[in-house]
Amino acid sequence: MKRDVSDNLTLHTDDYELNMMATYFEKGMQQRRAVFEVYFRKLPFQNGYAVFAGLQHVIEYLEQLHFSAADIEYLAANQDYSAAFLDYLSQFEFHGNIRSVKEGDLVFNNEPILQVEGTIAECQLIETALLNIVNYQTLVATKAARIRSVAGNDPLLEFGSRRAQEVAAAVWGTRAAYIGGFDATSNVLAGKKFGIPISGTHAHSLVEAFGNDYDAFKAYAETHYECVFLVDTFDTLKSGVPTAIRVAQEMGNRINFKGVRIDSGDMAYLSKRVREMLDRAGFPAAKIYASNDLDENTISSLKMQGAKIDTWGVGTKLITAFDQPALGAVYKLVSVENDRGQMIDTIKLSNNAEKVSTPGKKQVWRITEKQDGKSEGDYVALATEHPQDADQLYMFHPQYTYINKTIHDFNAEPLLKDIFIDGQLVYQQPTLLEIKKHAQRVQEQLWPEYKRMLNPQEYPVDFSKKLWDHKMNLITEIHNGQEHKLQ
Ligand SMILES: Nc1ncnc2c1ncn2[C@@H]1O[C@H](COP(=O)(O)OP(=O)(O)OP(=O)(O)O)[C@@H](O)[C@H]1O
Ligand SMILES: O=P(O)(O)OC[C@H]1O[C@H](OP(=O)(O)OP(=O)(O)O)[C@H](O)[C@@H]1O
Ligand SMILES: O=C(O)c1cccnc1
Repeated sequence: MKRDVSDNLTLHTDDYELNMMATYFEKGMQQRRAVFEVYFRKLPFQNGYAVFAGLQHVIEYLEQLHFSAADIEYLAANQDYSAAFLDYLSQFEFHGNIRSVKEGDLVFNNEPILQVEGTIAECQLIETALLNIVNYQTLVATKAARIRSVAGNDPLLEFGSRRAQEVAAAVWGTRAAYIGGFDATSNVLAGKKFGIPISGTHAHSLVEAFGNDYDAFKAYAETHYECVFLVDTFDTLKSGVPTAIRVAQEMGNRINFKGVRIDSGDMAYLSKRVREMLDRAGFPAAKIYASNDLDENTISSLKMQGAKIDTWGVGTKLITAFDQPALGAVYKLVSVENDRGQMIDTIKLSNNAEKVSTPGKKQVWRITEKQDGKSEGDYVALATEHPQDADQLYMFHPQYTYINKTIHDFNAEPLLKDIFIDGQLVYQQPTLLEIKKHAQRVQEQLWPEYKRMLNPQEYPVDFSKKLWDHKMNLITEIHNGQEHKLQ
């Protein structure tokens, strides 16, 4: 029996998942095997890649999955479920298989990034939470990677908690931002929970509370060794910076005068003037921190203007994935057992070609050139195929099949790794720092054409011939009126 802890997220599911479970149960189908896959159709922020994040939370979620007595009581009072189904739920445990790409891996549209195989009932229950977690964290990790790509090696601080969509988003979003390339966070809980370095300056309220820059900076300096003074409360150049310098001089080596933070105004102009003032006063090592609605566009523009900013604090636009608040990953049934115990691959048709799902349990292979390790593209194949054993690989675009190539001398790495087998966690989780370094390393393996901020080249996500034929055959069968009868 699992612990009934307050962070039990088992009811964090859509009502319709439980309703479908009830139907499977009442029809005696709840034990049928099924395979679902998670994928998204469009890369976020018009970026050339996405950075996968969320697996750690998925693991934590699955490890606590069970219906508590209070959950069952709630469902009994609010749903039309039979006593037998409620009893089944009270005994429920996750015994399925999860395969997933690793956190920090680069992922692309229209390829499975997470796969769930188990009874149809358990697969259905976890759809909502899995999508919720992976959609958000992958989005934030990708946004962070975009910001990192323009920031060069400058320190990036995550400042978004106050603007995040609630507590869990702030905490897990911070972790995703760290994976994507941020160095530290202002969120102390995220620091404690995940071991992310924490960092903090002070707010305008401190200056307002003391009534003037001097008294505030002096009081701060008398109570802290590490000092970054916020200089824009009244007048950055006339009061804030001269006062920061005065306090730093007065305190001498009783403090480490790390620098000043600018939070408003024309930050290109101000940072240049502030740099001159700090240098002239004998503080060339003092850094200039900037914050105020920053993102990859403003940072890149400020750098182009020659702004003398050393450290960037980024909040709202990162943690809320401001310019694209949803990734749109979906969870689709690709195979299900029929009443004779055979797995039948399934497809969802649509008039919109992009929305037609791809049948069958699959594996994604990252194809890299043996010589330089650079990515050639991803190769989506049926799970039964072994492209790593082939001498050459024919790769073609699944929609525009005339775009194709045959490659030799390649390495093929399976991206979907075993995480849970029969409900048991088998994955050795890397540390967060290892995940972050992995994300950095795999980005280095990507050709710059796929990484540019504006109009990146489309990364090839190709299908194996077998998979493509399988999809086409199923579409033809359905068009000919031969939908599968599973009963
Ligand atoms: N030189 C610059 N080039 C491009 N963008 C800049 C530059 N300086 C500041 N910005 C950005 O322009 C926006 C200006 O913000 P805003 O209109 O709120 O003005 P502000 O000076 O910060 O005033 P407030 O006191 O209301 O914060 C912010 O997103 C900021 O990061
Ligand atoms: O702009 P963001 O990217 O979201 O970064 C976080 C913002 O949060 C703080 O402002 P806020 O006005 O909340 O408080 P303050 O009084 O300390 O400026 C800080 O000064 C940043 O401007
Ligand atoms: O430490 C800071 O400067 C900070 C923290 C949160 C939000 N804005 C700024």
